[in-house]
Amino acid sequence: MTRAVSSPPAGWQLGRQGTGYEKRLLARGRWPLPFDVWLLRYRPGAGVPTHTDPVPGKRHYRLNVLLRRAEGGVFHCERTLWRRGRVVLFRPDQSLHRVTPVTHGTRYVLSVGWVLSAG
Ligand SMILES: O=C(O)CCC(=O)C(=O)O
Ligand SMILES: [Fe+2]
Repeated sequence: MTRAVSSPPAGWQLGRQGTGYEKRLLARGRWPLPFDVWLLRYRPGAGVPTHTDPVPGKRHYRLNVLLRRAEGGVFHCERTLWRRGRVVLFRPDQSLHRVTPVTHGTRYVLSVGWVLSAG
C-alpha cells in the first residue's frame, strides 16, 4: 500500500501546519510540575516561521536541547532566559522565535515544556 508523501511515519505527527517539521510525544506528566517531552525532527525543507506558543491563562517554559544539527535549521529567539551550547531555556509564549529551513541533513531537538499557572 502506498502512503501519501505528506503523512508522517507512525508515532510522528506534523508540527504547525505547513511548516514541515514533525514531532513525537515522548512523555507527559504532572510531577513535580505539569510537563511534556517531545522529539522534534526537521528534515530538509522544514523550518518554523516566526511565532509564539501561547497557553491561555498559563506561563509556558521550554528547555530545548539540540540533539543533532543540520545545515540551516538555526533557532532564533527574541529573548532567551538561559542558553549554553546546544541548550536553551525560553518563554515560547512571550518571545517570538523561529527556525530557519533545514537545507541538508536532519535536525533533532528534544523539547521539554512546563505549563505553569499564571502568577
Ligand atoms: O526546533 C526548535 O528549536 C524550536 C521549536 C519551537 O518552536 C518550540 O520549541 O517552541
Ligand atoms: Fe515554538
